[in-house]
Amino acid sequence: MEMMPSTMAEMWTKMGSTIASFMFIWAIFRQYCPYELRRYFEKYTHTIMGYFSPYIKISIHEFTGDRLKRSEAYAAVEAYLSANSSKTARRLKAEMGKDSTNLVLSMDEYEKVTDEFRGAKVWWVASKVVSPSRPMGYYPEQEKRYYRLTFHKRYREMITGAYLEHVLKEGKEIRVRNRQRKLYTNSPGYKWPSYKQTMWSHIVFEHPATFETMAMEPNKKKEIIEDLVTFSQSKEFYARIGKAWKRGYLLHGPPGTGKSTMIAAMANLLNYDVYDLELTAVKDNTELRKLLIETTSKSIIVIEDIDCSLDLTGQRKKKSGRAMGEEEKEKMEKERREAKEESNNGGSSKVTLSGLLSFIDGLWSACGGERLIVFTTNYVEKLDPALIRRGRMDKHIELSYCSFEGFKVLAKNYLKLETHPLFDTIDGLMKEVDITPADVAESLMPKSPLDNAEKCLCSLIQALEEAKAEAANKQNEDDGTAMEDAVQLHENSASENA
Ligand SMILES: Nc1ncnc2c1ncn2[C@@H]1O[C@H](COP(=O)(O)OP(=O)(O)OP(=O)(O)O)[C@@H](O)[C@H]1O
Ligand SMILES: [Mg+2]
Repeated sequence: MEMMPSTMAEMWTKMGSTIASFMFIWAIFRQYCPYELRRYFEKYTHTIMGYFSPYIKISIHEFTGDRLKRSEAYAAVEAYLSANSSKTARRLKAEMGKDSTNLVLSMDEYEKVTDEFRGAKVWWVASKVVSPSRPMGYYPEQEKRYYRLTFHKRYREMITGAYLEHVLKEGKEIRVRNRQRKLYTNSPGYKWPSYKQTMWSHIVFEHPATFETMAMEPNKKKEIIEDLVTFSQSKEFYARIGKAWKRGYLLHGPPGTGKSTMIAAMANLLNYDVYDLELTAVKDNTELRKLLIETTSKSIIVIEDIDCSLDLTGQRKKKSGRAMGEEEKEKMEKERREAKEESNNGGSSKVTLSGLLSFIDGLWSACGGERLIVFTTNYVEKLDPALIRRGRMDKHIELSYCSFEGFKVLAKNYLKLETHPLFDTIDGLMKEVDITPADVAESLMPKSPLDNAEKCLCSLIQALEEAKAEAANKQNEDDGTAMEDAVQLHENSASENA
């Protein structure tokens, strides 16, 4: 029997008002129902629906467990979906891509996209759970983001096996391709709030240094490059011998000889991120462990001026030039001792050498992934032998004063000169006096738009001659002091004899 139009209209109105009332009640429930009760209700709704639904759901959360580390699976899915969803998703979010030249589109929150794999259709949703703020409003709401994959149960085996493997593999490859490398720091003085998900702050890493532009012996340079490249290609080797895929470098040498520049060149060569770990800003070993666990694979962890940091006094020792006098050295040594005592007596920083060593040895073995750890120091002789023994620091690299070969690299970079009549004079002077690559670079830098290459070379010659005169003066002074001491000694022994 056909339904009367008025009856049908009535039915539609009834249905509409029922749905509206239900939605209204649901909205009120969500708004005013306590969070725990709501979660409880949702849990059972999902369980009941699970019995009837032919679909399977898999969630991939951004942070798992104790929220120490961002899930690599989440990051890979994010990359995979960014690459595959931007053509189909309706709501996208845009972020600056690699080298800040393009925008990378990815699916926005609560957006749903479909994907197909060997004839099976799957759905992905980007979602989040918001946990309520804690009492007294100390901590803001925490958002836990996740991706949910939905598919029909008849594809269970294929999706949980081959499809997820395909997503992770492709996602990881995309991440490596699109990687915008970062320079991370644990800034001193910055108190990270406990709700913040990471203790590192970062900027885009755009240091231009390369091994090509570095002034050093060509053979040494080649050896270091080969060592680094071999390391980065040795995943299977490290797995086979049962060692963590990590390598320690100790860069030592006077200030201005290119230690920090070499770290940037290493990062550029291998395409790694850089974590600049400021030990003096780390409160204790627990915080150190958290920081190190958070570091990602394909990264260089740098601890600069380890001799200063490891006193862990909370303040760095002042940097000194190569002409530092004995008196100054002694003063510094005294300050160091005092600060160390203070720190032993309950000073603010409680990071210990043994803590650091145990992390280096043990931690990365558990973390996996390729990591370099680089220590730098101006005073290698002052380091605790336990810290630099082979195995911990696999390679010791000495960066020293500029050689003539090094100067030629700088002349080519700075002045585009391969040869010049003044080169011989410079070669002669460089054999007589020590000059750091930083000082050579400074002299070769044009100081005004009118400065030509010859002017810059003359400025370097002048700097070398000044350094030579200074060294000669110092030598005379030292000879004079030695003579005075000898005379004094002689007089003393003469008076004793008398
Ligand atoms: N070997 C080098 N090749 C090319 N440039 C160099 C080299 N050494 C130093 N420089 C130049 O000198 C500047 C200072 O060098 P860098 O900061 O790398 O020295 P450092 O050894 O880290 O010194 P410090 O011990 O004071 O930290 C750099 O910006 C770079 O331009
Ligand atoms: Mg440095």
